[in-house]
Amino acid sequence: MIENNWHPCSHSENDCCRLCCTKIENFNVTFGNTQIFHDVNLHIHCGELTAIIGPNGAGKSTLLKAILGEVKHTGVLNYFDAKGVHSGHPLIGYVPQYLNFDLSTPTSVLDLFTAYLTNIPCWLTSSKRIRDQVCQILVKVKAEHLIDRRLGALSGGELQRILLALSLEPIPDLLLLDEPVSGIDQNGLELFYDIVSDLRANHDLSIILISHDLNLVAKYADRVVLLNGTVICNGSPEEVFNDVRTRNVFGMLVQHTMQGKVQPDKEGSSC
Ligand SMILES: Nc1ncnc2c1ncn2[C@@H]1O[C@H](COP(=O)(O)OP(=O)(O)OP(=O)(O)O)[C@@H](O)[C@H]1O
Repeated sequence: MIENNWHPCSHSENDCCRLCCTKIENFNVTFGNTQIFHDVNLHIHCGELTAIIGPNGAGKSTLLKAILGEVKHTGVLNYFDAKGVHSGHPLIGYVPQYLNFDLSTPTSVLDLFTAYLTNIPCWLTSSKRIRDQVCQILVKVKAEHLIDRRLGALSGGELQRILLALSLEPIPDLLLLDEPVSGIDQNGLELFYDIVSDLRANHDLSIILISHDLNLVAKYADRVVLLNGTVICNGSPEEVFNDVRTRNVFGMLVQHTMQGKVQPDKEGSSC
């Protein structure tokens, strides 16, 4: 169990770092005089889904933006490839929490991908080759039936899957997913988690997912990080949800989440 510091890849028998990994070292973000988070150290393993949980305003989205380099921060992001040779910065895919666009835009899903994949203005082309290519991409996120849908007519869950598909072209080393706080129904959420889970199994990429649904985190995540101004605790879902500090933040929610799995309170025992 790790307390706001990481352990190096040990390559032991039980090491869950399979081919490559990403290390976030001493990340700090301050806006004006306000420190958003400090001393964040995380070791993200490939082939694993790491869920970040925490209360509103804990700094979760800001951490993803810092990893992306979108907000000013201190600290270092290191990516290590399969051979353990330092290979610099990872290729990052990102699905944001919100996307602001004109809901009345006539732009379709196919237009969006055509603009992304080619240099040809999307209103000039209706190539079967591109359509087939986009269809194949959309199959990965169970959204091939949405190819001609206007972006503004997509539901929250559908838009999230389209953005996920975009973030997978090409398959990144590190996938950052910032789950919307609202606007996606339970079925949509479960479908999204199923797809992300398959990605983890079929591609050797590391996934960091900000989640507000503790039940889905308990079901799908390999590791959980409780963030609240810094890493409060970090470990398996059971370890983190059994920690009294997680219960202090989420209260009864955690008890419902881990019903049947929760052990008696052990302060600081697991995180
Ligand atoms: N550009 C900014 N300038 C100043 N303060 C900011 C900026 N962006 C975020 N903040 C503040 O940083 C804090 C952390 O915000 P952040 O969005 O990272 O939280 P979060 O944990 O993702 O919250 P939520 O669960 O509500 O999405 C908040 O208090 C927010 O108001």
